[in-house]
Amino acid sequence: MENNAADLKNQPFKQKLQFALQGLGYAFKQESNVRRHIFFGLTALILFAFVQPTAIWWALIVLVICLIIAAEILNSSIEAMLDHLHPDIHPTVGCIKDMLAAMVLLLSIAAGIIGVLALVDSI
Ligand SMILES: Nc1ncnc2c1ncn2[C@@H]1O[C@H](COP(=O)(O)OP(=O)(O)OP(=O)(O)O)[C@@H](O)[C@H]1O
Repeated sequence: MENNAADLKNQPFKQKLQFALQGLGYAFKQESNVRRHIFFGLTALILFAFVQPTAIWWALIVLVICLIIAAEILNSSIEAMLDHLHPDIHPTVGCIKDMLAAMVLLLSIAAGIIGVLALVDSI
C-alpha cells in the first residue's frame, strides 16, 4: 500500500485509463452541473443528427461540447480542492470560484454561437 502520492505516478496506460474513467464517473455522480452539460450535449448531438451539418461543423460541435464538459469537470475539481483545503468563507476563494464559473460561461456562449451558426448554415 502506497503512503506517498508520488508513488502513484507513472502507472501503466491501462491503469491510467481506469483512473480517468473513474474520474468521469465521480464527476457524473457528484456534480449536477456535469450531468446537465452532458444532457444538453447529447440533446444537441441528436438535434444535429437530423440537420446533418458538414464534417467541419460536426468537428466544431463535438469539440465545443467536450470542452464545456471538461471545463465543468475542471471547475468542480478546483472547487472541491479549495473546499477541502480551505472550508471557510474567504474573498479569494470566492473570486477563484467566480472566475471558474466565468470559464464555463464563456465556453457556453461560444457553444451557443457555434450551434446557431451550424444550424443556419445547414438548414
Ligand atoms: N469559500 C467561499 N468563500 C467565499 N465565497 C464563496 C465560497 N464558496 C462559494 N462562494 C461564492 O458562492 C458562489 C457559488 O459557490 P460554488 O461555486 O461553490 O457553488 P456551486 O453551485 O457548486 O457552483 P458551480 O455551479 O460553479 O459548481 C461562488 O461563485 C462564490 O462567489
